[in-house]
Amino acid sequence: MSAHDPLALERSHLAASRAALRAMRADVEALDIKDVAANWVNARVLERQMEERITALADLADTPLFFGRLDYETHAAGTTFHIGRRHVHDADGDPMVVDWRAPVSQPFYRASAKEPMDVRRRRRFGYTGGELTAYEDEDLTDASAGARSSRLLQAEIERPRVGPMRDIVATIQPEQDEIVRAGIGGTVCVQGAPGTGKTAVGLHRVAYLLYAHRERLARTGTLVIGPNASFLRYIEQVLPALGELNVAQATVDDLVAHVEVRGTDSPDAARIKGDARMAEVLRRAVRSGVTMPVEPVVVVRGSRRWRVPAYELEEIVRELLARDIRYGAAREALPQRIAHAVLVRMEEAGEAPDDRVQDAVARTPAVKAAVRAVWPAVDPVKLVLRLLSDAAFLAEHAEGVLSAEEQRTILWAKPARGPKSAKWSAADAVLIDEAKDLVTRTPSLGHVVLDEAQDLSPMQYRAVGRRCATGSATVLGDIAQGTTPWATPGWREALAHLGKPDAAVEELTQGFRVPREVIAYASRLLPAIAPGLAEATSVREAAGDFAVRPVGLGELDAAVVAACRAVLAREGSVGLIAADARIPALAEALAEAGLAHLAPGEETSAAARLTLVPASLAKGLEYDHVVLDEPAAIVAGEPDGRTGLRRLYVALTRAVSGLTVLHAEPLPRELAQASA
Ligand SMILES: Nc1ncnc2c1ncn2[C@@H]1O[C@H](COP(=O)(O)OP(=O)(O)OP(=O)(O)O)[C@@H](O)[C@H]1O
Repeated sequence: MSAHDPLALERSHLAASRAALRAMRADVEALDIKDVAANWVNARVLERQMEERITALADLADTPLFFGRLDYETHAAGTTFHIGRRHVHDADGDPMVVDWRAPVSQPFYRASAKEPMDVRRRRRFGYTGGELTAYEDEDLTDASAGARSSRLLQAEIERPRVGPMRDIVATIQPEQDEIVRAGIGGTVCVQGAPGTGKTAVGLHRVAYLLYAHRERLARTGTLVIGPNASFLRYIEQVLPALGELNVAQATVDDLVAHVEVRGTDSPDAARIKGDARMAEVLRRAVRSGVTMPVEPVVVVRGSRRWRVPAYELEEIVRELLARDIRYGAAREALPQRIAHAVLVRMEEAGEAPDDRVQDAVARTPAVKAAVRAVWPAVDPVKLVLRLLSDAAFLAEHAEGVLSAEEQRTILWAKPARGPKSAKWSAADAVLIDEAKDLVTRTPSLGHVVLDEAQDLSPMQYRAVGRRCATGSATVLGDIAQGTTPWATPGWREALAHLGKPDAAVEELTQGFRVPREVIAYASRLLPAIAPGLAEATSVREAAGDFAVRPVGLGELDAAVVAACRAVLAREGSVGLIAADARIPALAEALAEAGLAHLAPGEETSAAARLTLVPASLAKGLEYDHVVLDEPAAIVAGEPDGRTGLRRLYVALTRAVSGLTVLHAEPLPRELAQASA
């Protein structure tokens, strides 16, 4: 190859960039912190920061250091920038690779011949196992040229899946990039059909925000909320691969884990407990202990007695009740207010008390006793326990808010003896979280990404909303995939519960996962499960491998095992999705056939590629080939028909390249026939 061969030049730039990255890492490793860290605590903090920096500077063998290049027209006199996952500079500090999140990288995702953004040429690179093997150029100077589809882009989208979710930095699409780079100030809500990249976009958005607002978010924190632990395991490597190691992940249940959850609610009870009206019931209940003082407070200091009459105490209490502060904060303020009233009297009597006197008065037994009597401490757990156990107490605070029938539905059949023995449900834990927040304000993070948001109850939205009250959120979801009895009917309503009513709602419709034929098949369910939602398109060009096979009664397990074996002969991950109730039988059938299988979220590898997925855990996951067991059983596994069909829709849309549906029972009517 000649020295002017572009591929050879790019390879040598790659080698030089790698060397530069090694040098950057060596520099950090060589730093001696003993001289700069003033004390032990500082030294520990610094050490951790350095370890993280060293990890972030690792050159990962299988992730290319750069995946693109921009040749600018006029910017810095036609400069060329290589775009990669992290910034790399040479010994003089000049950039060898610029971070994909930097402003100069943005045209890589957005520029077009119509709007070249000062870019002359966009180059994409193709890699094979860490080796730079191909490149593809796009000339953006000719506005009349139509947009060409990129072979490398297509290859990246259609690459077989193994292992956990990957980042998409090399191929973020323009409409996705707009969401990724939206300002930190506003909350963005994304409605998107299965596989349109909502999760990917949410994770890249966190990475982008951390780059653009590093200090602010390091102080306030970021959090990604997902539907369950296996989903969180599936996505947990995306941000570290992008160099971001400090983003917390949790489920909503994790956020509100104030009690041990051992009970379940009937769908009706759960729906009422998740209803936003419960917030009003709780607010009343928390404040119900406040009683108007009937006795004066008499404080004895030295030889003198100071008396604050009941009517004046009442004024103080009323004023605190009217203020928009937490119950606990008001309770803490009350002794000082009473002490202040005492001080005013001292001053009137010619004394000159200072702040210390006020503090001392606030701590006198008389003041403390008055506070206990008029503004008692509230234990949120005990309060919720009482609401759910004590019909009269609930009735008192739910009056005009919940009907008598609704009150009966949420009351425990057997009142709990105490917080430890109570069979708390997930919805109860959310009520406790609300009550806690009424007493003491929940701290807010800087940014929260909420995935699969359609499944949250209004009370859960409120719980998440508290955690980003002074920050912003990215809300991701698909109304058609809502499978809880309280699934959100619309984003405006959900955003209002979240406390972000003005958030922008965007829609993604380009599907990157599901083959055309498969998405068309699954979309037959849309009129029944989410009328009005548009069917997703599919950007995948490779024809999917799709079959629906009826089998004889009693032959289903064997047919399913055979189908798994057949698809395992090919490349990529395999997911066997079935109704939760079918899982034990299928696990046994697989074991008998000598087919090892994993649980969802467990990492697939070249050796272990088959995952047995209960339909209730399929959300958000994807497999190259999906074998779908008995659709009718998946529908029947849910408390109502619509939820059943939505669960089926989720299961049908997990396939990247192939779907085999096997059924012994008739298919659900909505699926059996194409809608008009
Ligand atoms: N721009 C892109 N380039 C390449 N792959 C992409 C792109 N956008 C999304 N993908 C891939 O498409 C698949 C689906 O993405 P993702 O899981 O984020 O979709 P989703 O909208 O969250 O789906 P669901 O509604 O099923 O949860 C993933 O494998 C993701 O990596």
